[in-house]
Amino acid sequence: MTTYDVVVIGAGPVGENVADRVVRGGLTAAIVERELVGGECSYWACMPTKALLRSGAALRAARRVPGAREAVTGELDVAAVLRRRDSFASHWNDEGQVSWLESAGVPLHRGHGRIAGERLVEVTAADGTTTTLTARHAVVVATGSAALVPDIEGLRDAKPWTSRETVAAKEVPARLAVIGGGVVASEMATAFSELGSSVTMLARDGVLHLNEPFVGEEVTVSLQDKGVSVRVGAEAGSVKRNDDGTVAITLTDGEQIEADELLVAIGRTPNTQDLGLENVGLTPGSWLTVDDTMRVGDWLYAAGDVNRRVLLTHQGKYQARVVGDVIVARAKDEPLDDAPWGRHAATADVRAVPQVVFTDPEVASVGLTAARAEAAGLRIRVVDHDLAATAGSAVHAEGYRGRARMVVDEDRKVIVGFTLVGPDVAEMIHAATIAVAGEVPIDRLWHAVPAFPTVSEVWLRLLEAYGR
Ligand SMILES: Cc1cc2nc3c(=O)[nH]c(=O)nc-3n(C[C@H](O)[C@H](O)[C@H](O)COP(=O)(O)OP(=O)(O)OC[C@H]3O[C@@H](n4cnc5c(N)ncnc54)[C@H](O)[C@@H]3O)c2cc1C
Ligand SMILES: NC(=O)c1ccc[n+]([C@@H]2O[C@H](COP(=O)([O-])OP(=O)(O)OC[C@H]3O[C@@H](n4cnc5c(N)ncnc54)[C@H](O)[C@@H]3O)[C@@H](O)[C@H]2O)c1
Repeated sequence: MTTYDVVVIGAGPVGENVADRVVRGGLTAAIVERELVGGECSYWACMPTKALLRSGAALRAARRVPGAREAVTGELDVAAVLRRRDSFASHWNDEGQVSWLESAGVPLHRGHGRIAGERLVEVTAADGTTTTLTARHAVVVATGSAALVPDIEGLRDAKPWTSRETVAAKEVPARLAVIGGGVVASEMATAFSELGSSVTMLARDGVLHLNEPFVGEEVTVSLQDKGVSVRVGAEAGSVKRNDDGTVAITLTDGEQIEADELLVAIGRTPNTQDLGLENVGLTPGSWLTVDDTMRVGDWLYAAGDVNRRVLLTHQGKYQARVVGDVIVARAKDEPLDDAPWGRHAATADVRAVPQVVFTDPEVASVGLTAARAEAAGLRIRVVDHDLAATAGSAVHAEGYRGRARMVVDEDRKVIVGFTLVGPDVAEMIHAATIAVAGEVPIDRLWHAVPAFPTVSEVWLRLLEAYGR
């Protein structure tokens, strides 16, 4: 038996941050990891995907500026891109992150963690030996999520790629088919078409359809310009891996599509299947529902993808800071500041989540879309502006194309949503995140003057269109 104040199951970005936070708060914590310390984000998601996309983005950026364009005469060096991806995935070796855990004072228990009872976690190591960890105060589940593979006839037998195989691909397939039109599908269609694949995207529900409608329009046009066949409304009915290794996809309308590999990117499923949830009255395989302090029940908490609030690393790490502080406060019998926007409440999860989709053009958004604000019953005003109509964008690139939307809550005169789509808008979103999370009154935003000539001058244009 080994006893700690807190036991964290899962050493992805979220679990690591929970453990660090509670140790900084003066408690002891251990972490349990069955695979690589660093989780999905480090080895099969955020970091390697952005490395796969960045070289193409840099090449595009140079090609859009006369003078630089003439200096760029070749194509992407695919082998060099894949090598850079390998290094951003730390060659799938977690030594660096294990040393970080050591420096943070967090003991690592390698193995599969299961909740064995109240405040008890059983860890089964690769050699089959088990250790039982006892938590004095809390167990935090941070086991993340895995790709969801739908029940399409023949699909599992055809051994499709999920995001993992795609992100870690050793070679670029000549023809890549993609089921899905969301974030993974759009980013990987961008990356692989730029790396030389002929990509067909089966976007049953549209491209990035949960964003403002103009986002999908802009990204679709650009994917098509890269030669991607974007099939909105198309649905796979059955899939077969042929003897020659190719994949045949039959659509529900009977059409056949051939590809060398098939990526399935239709969302995620929680890693709670074999977690011992049944031992504490919960259902194996379910998402773990939490309150704003990340609490599932008395001593059990869940943070990151596994609670389904927001499936993004930065937001999971925000939850980790919140839950770490909550556990420390409760352990010390200190009062909780868990009112909205309090230290112990993850309010931004519902009000101010930023996201960047690294497609071409980039998509950067925060807070509510107009549709979601209306569905939430807010009285809103929507203000749109052409991002190309600023001096900054004209200088930035020839033929700059982009859009901006600001969603204003008319009763409170604050921005509740902001979306940008255009080249290199990723770094612009934090200004909007501050405006939304800070609930900065529109009147005061007139005093936040964007520098000339930057693309950020769109803020001024949006305010002018809104009126004073
Ligand atoms: C292709 C792709 C690209 C993405 N790009 C971005 C991006 O650019 N930006 C962004 O913000 N988000 C991105 N995401 C989302 C991001 O990867 C997740 O939100 C993030 O990894 C969640 O972190 P987590 O710690 O909750 O879970 P994970 O990173 O999934 O980590 C969970 C850990 O728990 C371990 N584990 C699970 N069960 C057990 C068990 N029973 N016992 C022991 N260990 C266990 C797992 O092995 C894993 O290491 C992307 C996702 C994908 C799929
Ligand atoms: N840059 C980033 O921030 C980034 C990048 C990649 C992934 N992620 C995160 O990872 C998570 C997973 O991404 P994802 O793209 O797998 O999910 P997603 O939820 O973004 O998109 C899933 C898509 O699949 C479609 N779909 C659902 N069921 C389907 C079916 N049976 N057949 C065909 N289409 C179907 C949906 O309509 C949707 O368009 C997301 O929540 C995302 O936030 C983030």
